[in-house]
Amino acid sequence: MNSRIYLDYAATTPITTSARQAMDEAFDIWANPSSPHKDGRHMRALIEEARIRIKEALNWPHHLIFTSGASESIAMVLQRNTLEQCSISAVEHDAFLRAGIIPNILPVDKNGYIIPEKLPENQLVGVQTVNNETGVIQPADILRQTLSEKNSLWFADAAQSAGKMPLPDADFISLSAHKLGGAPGVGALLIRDWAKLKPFGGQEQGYRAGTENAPAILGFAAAVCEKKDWFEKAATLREKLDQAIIASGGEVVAYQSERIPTIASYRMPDMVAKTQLILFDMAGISISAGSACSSGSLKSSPVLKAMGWGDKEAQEVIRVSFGRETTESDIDQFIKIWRQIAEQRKKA
Ligand SMILES: Cc1ncc(COP(=O)(O)O)c(C=O)c1O
Repeated sequence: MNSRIYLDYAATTPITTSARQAMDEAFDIWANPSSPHKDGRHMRALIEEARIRIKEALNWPHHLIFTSGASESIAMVLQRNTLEQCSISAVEHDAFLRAGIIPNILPVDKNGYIIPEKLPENQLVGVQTVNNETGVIQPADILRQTLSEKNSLWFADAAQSAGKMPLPDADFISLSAHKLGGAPGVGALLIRDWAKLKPFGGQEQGYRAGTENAPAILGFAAAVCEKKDWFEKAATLREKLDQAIIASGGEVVAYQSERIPTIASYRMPDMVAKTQLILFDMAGISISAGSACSSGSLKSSPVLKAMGWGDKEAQEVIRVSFGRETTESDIDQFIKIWRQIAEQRKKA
C-alpha cells in the first residue's frame, strides 16, 4: 500500500499521527460519557474539551454537535430544520438528494458558481463551501448577504474545506473528520441557533440519539488542531499539475474559477475516465472519477452536467486530490503517467 501514490484525499485522508495517538489513548478509557460514575464523568469531560478545542480551532463561537459525519449532519438539517421549503445548489453532494426530502434545485453557471439572483426567500438553502469534484469555492460573502436579505437560512456543507479554509458565516455547517486527518464515521454539525433545528434523541444536547464515539471524537479534535503548514505547498503542486495537464493537451475543469488547492479535475480528451482510472491504478496511483460515490457507475457527473458539460466530455474527467502527505515526486509521477496514457491514446 505504501509504495502506491494516493491522490484521492477528497474521498478520505490518511489519519494524522496525533489523531491516531489520541484515539489510541482514548480506547484505554472505558466508559460511556452518559454514565454518572467517575469514569463516565471523565469521558464526558474529555468530549466536552474536544468540543471546545474544535470550536476554537475552527473559530466557530456557536453550537457544535458530534455526528457520524457530513452525511448524517446533512440529513439532520434537511429533515429537522424549522422552515417549510428547502433548495440546494445543483452541485451539492449526493447526500443532499438521499436525505428523505425532495429539495428544489438551484442552477450554477458554467464556472460552477451559484447564481445569487436565483436564491430563494424564506427557505433553507444548501450551498457547499467547496465542491468535492471541481474544487470550486462558492462566494461566501455574497451568499451570506443575499440569503440574509431574503430571510433564508444558509446551510453550508464544508466537508471539503473545513480545517483548510476559514468557515463561512452560515446558519448550519456540516463536516467530516476523515476529510481532515481524523477517522471515518465521525463529524459535526455546527448550529448557529438551536431554535432553527427540531430536537431529537437523548445525546448531544437532545439533538442526536446514540452513544458518542468518544475515541473518534478525541482523534477528530487532535486532527483539527494540527498545523496547516502544508497548505501552501498544495497550492504550488496544484499549479504545477494544472500547467502540465494543459501542456499535454488536457483540460483543467473550472480553470477560470477560484478553487481550493487540494482538489482538481482534469479531462483527457477521447479517453473515458473509467479506462484512465484502471491505467493509473495499474501504474500504482489512486485517483477517482468525480465523487467517490458515483465513480462505480458510468453515469456522467451531475456536477459537470450542471455546469453545462456534455455527456462525452463529462465522462472523460478524472479527479486528483491531495493534502498533507503529498510530495512533489508524487505529482511528478502522476504527470509522467498522464503523459504516457495521453501518448498511447494519440497513437491508438
Ligand atoms: C462535499 C461533501 N459533502 C458530504 C460528504 C459526505 O461525507 P461522509 O461520507 O463523511 O458523510 C462528502 C464526502 O465525499 C463530500 O465530499
